[in-house]
Amino acid sequence: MEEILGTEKLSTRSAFGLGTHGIVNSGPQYWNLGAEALYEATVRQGLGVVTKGGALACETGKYTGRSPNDKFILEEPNTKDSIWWGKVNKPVDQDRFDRLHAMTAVYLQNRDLYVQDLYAGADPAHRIKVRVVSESPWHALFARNMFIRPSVEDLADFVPDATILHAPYMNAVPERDGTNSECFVFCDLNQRLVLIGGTQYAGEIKKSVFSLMNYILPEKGVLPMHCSANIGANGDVAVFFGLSGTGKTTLSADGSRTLIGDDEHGWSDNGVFNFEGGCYAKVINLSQEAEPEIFATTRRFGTILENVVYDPYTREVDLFDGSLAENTRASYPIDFIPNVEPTGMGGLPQNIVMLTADAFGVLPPISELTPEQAMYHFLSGYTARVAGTERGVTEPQATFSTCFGAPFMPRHPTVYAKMLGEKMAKTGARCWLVNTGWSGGQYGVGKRMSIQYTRAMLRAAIEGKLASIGRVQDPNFGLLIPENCPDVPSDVLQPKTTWSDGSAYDATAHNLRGLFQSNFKQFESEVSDDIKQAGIYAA
Ligand SMILES: Nc1ncnc2c1ncn2[C@@H]1O[C@H](COP(=O)(O)OP(=O)(O)O)[C@@H](O)[C@H]1O
Ligand SMILES: C=C(OP(=O)(O)O)C(=O)O
Ligand SMILES: [Mn+2]
Repeated sequence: MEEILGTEKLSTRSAFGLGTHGIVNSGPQYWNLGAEALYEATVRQGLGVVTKGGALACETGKYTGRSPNDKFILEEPNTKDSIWWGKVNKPVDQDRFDRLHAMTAVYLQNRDLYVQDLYAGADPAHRIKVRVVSESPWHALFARNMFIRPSVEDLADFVPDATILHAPYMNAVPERDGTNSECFVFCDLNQRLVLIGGTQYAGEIKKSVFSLMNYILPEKGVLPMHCSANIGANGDVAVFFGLSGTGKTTLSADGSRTLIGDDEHGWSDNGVFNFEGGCYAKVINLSQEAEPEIFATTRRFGTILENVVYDPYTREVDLFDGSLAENTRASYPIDFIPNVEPTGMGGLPQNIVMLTADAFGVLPPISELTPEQAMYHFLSGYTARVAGTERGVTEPQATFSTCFGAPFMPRHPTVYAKMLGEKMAKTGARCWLVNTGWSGGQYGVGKRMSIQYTRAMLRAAIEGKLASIGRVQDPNFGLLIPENCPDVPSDVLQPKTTWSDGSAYDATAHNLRGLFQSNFKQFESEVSDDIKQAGIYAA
């Protein structure tokens, strides 16, 4: 067996080798290489190019986003009764899992393998050691960017708690392997082994570790959250829940606050901590003016640009070109953002923000939630997508994804909701619902909320400037809308006044209210009447 080590200092290779993961007869192994060496391997293999400013541009082919239908969780005695089985968490039996594990291990033998030993969890009390074994050098760099890099000393005796076997170029055969397609994400939550194949979309790696944390932490009294988090000048912590595309990454990178993390956090009795050591920003149509911190990362050595188009001669990147994907991304170590909390930890949150991108243009841009409303909206997990990118398709589609992250939440949603309710009651955190979606009409008529106004509303809420301002109650959802807000025109605050046709607004709002009600039926037997009634309101 040939062993190729990285640079002198980073070459530390644990004694705990790949044989323990079932990979025998292995070929060259590259352990814990840094960005320079991983760039070189990527370029040498024709898997990426260096763009102007230094970022590494890579394409993912067919899969440019996650593939939820291909994800399965091992059903065995430990998980049998602790998982919320259904359309989201689908079971795979031990036999099928073991066979695909063996197939993946065989596939990986004799190939160049890039191994990264990393941490998930900034808080040493709650972290897990994660090993990512990939056949692809740029995916190894992705893992290195996204997770927390241990010190060289800590690598010496690194024995992983969790392992990802990553085979993006291996295509499964559904009839033979028991997968849904050529793509697979198989998770054994107890042995903490994840098999990923058939997709090159890098986000699967970080989100499968998130799923592991979401399974492990509730039993330790820690609430795992699909949220970003940052800290104000006087130490106050805010967390921002939200589904993909609602603004977690964008809004948490705010020059006036210190970033903790952009996507995955835990809430323990001591405070909030990041699971990751990097960010994964959507960069389609990114404006340098509205998002200067994130824009700067796209012209810099160490950043991976996924499915971003560039000029083959000048290597200038074009963030406005969506021809490879709408979901173009930049992955970078968190310290590429200027104002970052180096420990990845903060105190107990004083403000909880729930982000939604309402393409119906119905929900107010900001409103305060009572504790019962907070539970209702957390369990609902509402956002809306715009129906594809085809011309002429203008009807928004409501999406309800419980806990603002159903694809990553193995346990029953009430497990997470109950913890959130208890933690909020204990700390007295305020809760806000923020619509970063449409205003002045639904998608196709109105337009997306300006980032500048959303930031101004958040700043006012978090700094306590809305506390003494009167509220108007929304007639459909009972939301408490501030009458005015510093740096925001008052007519923006009341969604109905932004529409030219008031009766069209009423009809659209009534329709959305109905969608909330029918979605919530699944939780009615699990919650109190107060919560059940909190999301709807008949004026
Ligand atoms: N008012 C707004 N607030 C937040 N993001 C907005 C707003 N208007 C447009 N956007 C765009 O929406 C996207 C939000 O994506 P992102 O922050 O990556 O979401 P998430 O991290 O929750 O998946 C970005 O492309 C951002 O530029
Ligand atoms: C990386 C992802 O998350 P988000 O869009 O929430 O940043 C994803 O859903 O693949
Ligand atoms: Mn994000």
